[in-house]
Amino acid sequence: MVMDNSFEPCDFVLFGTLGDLSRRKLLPSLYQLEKAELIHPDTTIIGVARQDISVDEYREEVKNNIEKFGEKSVCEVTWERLKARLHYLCVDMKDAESYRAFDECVDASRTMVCYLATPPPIYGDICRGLHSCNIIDSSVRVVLEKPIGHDLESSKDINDQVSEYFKESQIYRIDHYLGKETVLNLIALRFANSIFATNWDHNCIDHVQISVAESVGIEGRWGYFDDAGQMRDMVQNHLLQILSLVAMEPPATLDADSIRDEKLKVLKALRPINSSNISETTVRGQYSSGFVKGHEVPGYLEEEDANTRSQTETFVAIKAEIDNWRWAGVPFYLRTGKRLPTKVSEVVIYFKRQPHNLFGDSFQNLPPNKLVIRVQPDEGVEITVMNKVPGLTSSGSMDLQKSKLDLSFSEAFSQDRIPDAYEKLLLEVMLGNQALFVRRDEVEQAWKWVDSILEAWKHTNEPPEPYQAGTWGPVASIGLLARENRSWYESKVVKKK
Ligand SMILES: NC(=O)C1=CN([C@@H]2O[C@H](COP(=O)(O)OP(=O)(O)OC[C@H]3O[C@@H](n4cnc5c(N)ncnc54)[C@H](OP(=O)(O)O)[C@@H]3O)[C@@H](O)[C@H]2O)C=CC1
Ligand SMILES: O=C1O[C@H](COP(=O)(O)O)[C@@H](O)[C@H](O)[C@H]1O
Repeated sequence: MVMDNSFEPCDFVLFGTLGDLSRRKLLPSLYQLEKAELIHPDTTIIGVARQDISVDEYREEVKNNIEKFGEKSVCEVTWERLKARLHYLCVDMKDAESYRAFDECVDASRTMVCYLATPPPIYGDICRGLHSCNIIDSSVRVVLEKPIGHDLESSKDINDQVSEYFKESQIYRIDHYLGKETVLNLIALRFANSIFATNWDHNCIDHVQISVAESVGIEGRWGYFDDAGQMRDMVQNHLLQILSLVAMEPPATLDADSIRDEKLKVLKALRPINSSNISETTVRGQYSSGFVKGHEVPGYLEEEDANTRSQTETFVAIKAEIDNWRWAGVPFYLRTGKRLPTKVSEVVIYFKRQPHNLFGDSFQNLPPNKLVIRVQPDEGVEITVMNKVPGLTSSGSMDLQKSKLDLSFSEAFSQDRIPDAYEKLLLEVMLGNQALFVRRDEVEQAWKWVDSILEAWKHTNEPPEPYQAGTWGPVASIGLLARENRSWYESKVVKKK
């Protein structure tokens, strides 16, 4: 038993429990937490959705989903414990009357966690519904899924509706990248190692690359994706959160607001991108048909339900600059796209070259050191360093070779599996720790920066550049770095999906 004294029982209410996110991620994550005995024995889980099904049918659904998307052979002891916690309520979330159903299954004396795995436009309805039957008090927590809005204005609108009923200290905005072990490790790596803490600025770092490549297309989510595009789907949230953690100043403590204050300062210092600099700082692309991992795949405009004239971007590359003391003159290159050759997310820190070369003409171009943080897959950290090749030479000169200090999490730590991001985040919300959740001002600052880019793209009136599925994006994205004598880090193409 790994239970902590601060871990109290709660009523965990999963709105949208029969939806895609719940099925694929949230229910299998709850199962894993159950297996690790990280859910308080007295906690209940209440699934809420529109379908009129019995609690037994719901339990059956949950088990099927765990087997399909989580663990193929479910541990029966774990399942029996989880099953006993599961309840189901059929609620039309837009109808305040139907919230009366909660009266019977929620214990007002306990903490209630409301996870809104529903379309964001109904967040306000849910809050109003809960309020109408007097469920909300200061102990209730509400978890909001992304995207919070489509732009700054709609994001403010959603946040305003939720904050009519909940204080900021009760609101947990999910960015699941903040639950990934390797993203969390950025904080440990930077602030628990003096070698990095003292070399983390424009004096030592030449530039930073953040790549989040996906091999999947839009996976039947045309309606959502075509309205969003890769900029809103991935950059506004995941990439800017990673960038903030890489670039932030040391927080005073690890409490939620200390970390979030520092991340916000980074977002505020991002140099605006608008019509005056859009063409030299951004590239956007859209995939055409091609081959990914040996399989033929359709182009974006040939996907199911596609609008064949869509100009939505499925690839984005950006040269971002942070106008502050630490990062002056250090570009942060961001790149993300669908239907790239492999699924891989990496942060690569390129250190500056040596000021002087001791090793003669044959080593004129001593490569700079690189720190590669492998966010996923093959989670780990590697540093490239130059070494002397052991051995004797007749000239007495030194032979140098580039090698890697490679820390692979799966080899270094004796854990049989790395927890999924949602497991970590569900646990944190049950514990009441907001550090890994995004504060309203961060979301809005990120929208401000992103909106300006989207607006500038609209004005250029140019379509996204095509790239063949299975390649690393439009040729122009190579040019974005090449014109500054740099190139993208070459990720390994991993065979499994
Ligand atoms: N799916 C994913 O991979 C990701 C999703 N998200 C976010 O998570 C949230 C949920 O997404 P997803 O699971 O894909 O969406 P789905 O549409 O698959 O599921 C939404 C759920 O909400 C229910 N619902 C919608 N309207 C009502 C209503 N008026 N009353 C009762 N139930 C209602 C649906 O019920 P019914 O089945 O009856 O329609 C369904 O159970 C969204 O905010 C999305 O942006 C974020 C990241 C990734
Ligand atoms: O939020 C989202 O993230 C996924 C990628 O997440 P990952 O954990 O698999 O890297 C992305 O495919 C999806 O479009 C987006 O909404």
